[in-house]
Order: sequence, then structure tokens, then C-alpha cells
Amino acid sequence: MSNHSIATTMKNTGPIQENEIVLRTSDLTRRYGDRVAVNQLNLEIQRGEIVGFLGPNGAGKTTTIRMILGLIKPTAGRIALFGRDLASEPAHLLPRIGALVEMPALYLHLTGRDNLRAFGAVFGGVSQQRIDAVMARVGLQARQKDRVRTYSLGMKQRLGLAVALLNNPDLLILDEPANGLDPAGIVEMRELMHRLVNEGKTILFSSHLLAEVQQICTRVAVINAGKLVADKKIEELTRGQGEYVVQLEQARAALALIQQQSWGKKAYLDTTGKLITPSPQDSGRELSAFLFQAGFPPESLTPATQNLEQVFFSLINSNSQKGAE
Ligand SMILES: Nc1ncnc2c1ncn2[C@@H]1O[C@H](COP(=O)(O)OP(=O)(O)OP(=O)(O)O)[C@@H](O)[C@H]1O
Repeated sequence: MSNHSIATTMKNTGPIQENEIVLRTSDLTRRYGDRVAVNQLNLEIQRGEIVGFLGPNGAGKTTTIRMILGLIKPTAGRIALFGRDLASEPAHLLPRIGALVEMPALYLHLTGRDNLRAFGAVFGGVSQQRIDAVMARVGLQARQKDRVRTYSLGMKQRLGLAVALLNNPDLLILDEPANGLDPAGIVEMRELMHRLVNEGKTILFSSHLLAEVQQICTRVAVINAGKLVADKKIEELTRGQGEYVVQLEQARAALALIQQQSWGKKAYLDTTGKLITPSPQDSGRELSAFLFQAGFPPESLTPATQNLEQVFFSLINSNSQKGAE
């Protein structure tokens, strides 16, 4: 992401509806001179979703996020928040977004609590009770009277999130929220994001930690060179291609037999000795019946899945090749 730093939230101004489209970008484009940083991007996020926004370095994620936060203007295209046009009503709509972008701009010489007081004073209408609630939400009560200078990176990140939550925003935009966190901090951040979504918030977040994204997101939007290359539910994206993972004794003998079948030419053994194979008529039941009849009863048989990392790299590579053609 860029070096831009912001931790912000603004005032909540209205209820949101069930199944509401919280964010929609339509042909959103941003150019810097001749370079197209974001290229006709169409994204849609519904209330209650946690959407992972992925892409290699320089793909256009930060530029997109900065446009959604009203920090830079699109060259072309539109952004609608809660069904209303951002360009026409920024003062009404931006208060409903809380954002944590890169390292939050905190006052290091003040305590954690005084930071929230200071941001609360800028936003207006933030009560002491709200500050208590937000401190508890991010698990910083015990350290709230310590100066932020003494905080770990993970604690600063959580305080940044507390600032973003101060005014109870409907949509949270988090740019690399796990940035600099240790494994325990990453788990805490994941649980916190789950709790926030269970409370009715919607989250769009960027990350380079694909295993983390796979665990946390309901949906993933991938961009490359400013263009959307995938926008799918995690299960759809990681679903295998009709192959099965079979654990059985005599895997090698079963493989030899399967490879003689018209449907089984692509079968192989993985590094742990499991049999990875297509199935007759693409059905797990048919494969199981075949193995039983052939005298190779399977101990287990499950549809193969791909991990997000494999999917991500194949998407980015195939997209780059298309671009080069
Ligand atoms: N202020 C700017 N002036 C000129 N070019 C810019 C500016 N900001 C971003 N760009 C260019 O726009 C493209 C997209 O950058 P952006 O920071 O949005 O990518 P990103 O997906 O956030 O990358 P990363 O994962 O590295 O943070 C890059 O080619 C970048 O060099």
C-alpha cells in the first residue's frame, strides 16, 4: 500500500436495511498521468459481508480504497455508498465509514484513552461510555492509561481500529489490518472482525496474507493492474476441479488400475501418498463403487479443494499473460 496513513471514523447518520448494497463501484477509474491505477472497476458489497480485497503490489487496492474514503477523486466512474452517490452527498455518507489505512496516525505522547478522547472531540458527539465500550471491544482497557509510545505494533493497530469504531460506522475499510501483528495478534484481529460482522457491520479489507483471508472472508475480490480479475465466494474460488482425494491401502495399485480407465488418465499420488483422481461421471459415489468393486475399499474420499494461494497465483499469472498477448 502507499505510505498514506489515516485512522478515521465519522458520525453514524442512519439505519441500514437488510440485504442492502453497502458499497457499489461502477466503472471506477483513476489515472495518474498515463498510468491507469484503477481501470473500470465494478465491485458490489452487501451488508454483513467480509470481503477480502486482494492483488499484487501496485494492483490498485490503495487507490480504490482512497477513492471510497473520499480522499482522492475518481477520473471516471461512480461510487455509491448505502445506495447513494458519494460524489453528490459526501458529507452525509462518509460519516458512515470507519477506516484503518496503514499505520494509524496516533498521538504517541498521549495515552490510548486520550487518543480516543482527542479523535472523539474532532468527530463530535463521542461519549465517555462509547470510549469505554470501544476500548473493551479491542481489548485495550488494561493499557488505556499508558502512553501509546509504549504500545506494541499490534496494540497500536488495535487502537487504530478503536478510533475507526468510535462513531459506530456501518462499513469498515481496513487496509492490511494484520500488518505487523504476531500470530496471536492475527488471531485476535480475526476474532474481532468476526464479532463486528456478527453485530451487523460490513468489512472490506485488503491483505497479502492469503491463508488468513481464506479463513476470514465470505468473498474475495482480486484485482491486477487496476482490473477486477475475480469476484467470488471463497468456496467457489477454492472448489476443486472435479477431483477427489482418496486415502486407501495399496494406493499405487489402485492408481495403476485407475490410469487404465478412460476417465482416470490424470490420476496421481500426492507427496503424502494420497490418491488424487477424477471420477467416473464426476461422481464421488461412482468412484467409491468402482474402488470397492476393484478390491480397493477407500478409507476416506473427499472432493479436492485448492488453497487460495494457488488460486490467486494462477489468476494473476493467467491475467498477466492475457495482458501481454
Ligand atoms: N500518487 C500517485 N502518483 C502516481 N502514481 C501513483 C500514485 N499512487 C499510486 N500510483 C500508482 O498506481 C498504481 C496502483 O497503486 P496502489 O498503491 O493503489 O496499489 P496497491 O494495490 O495498493 O499496491 P500495494 O499492495 O503495493 O500496496 C501503481 O502503479 C502506483 O505506482
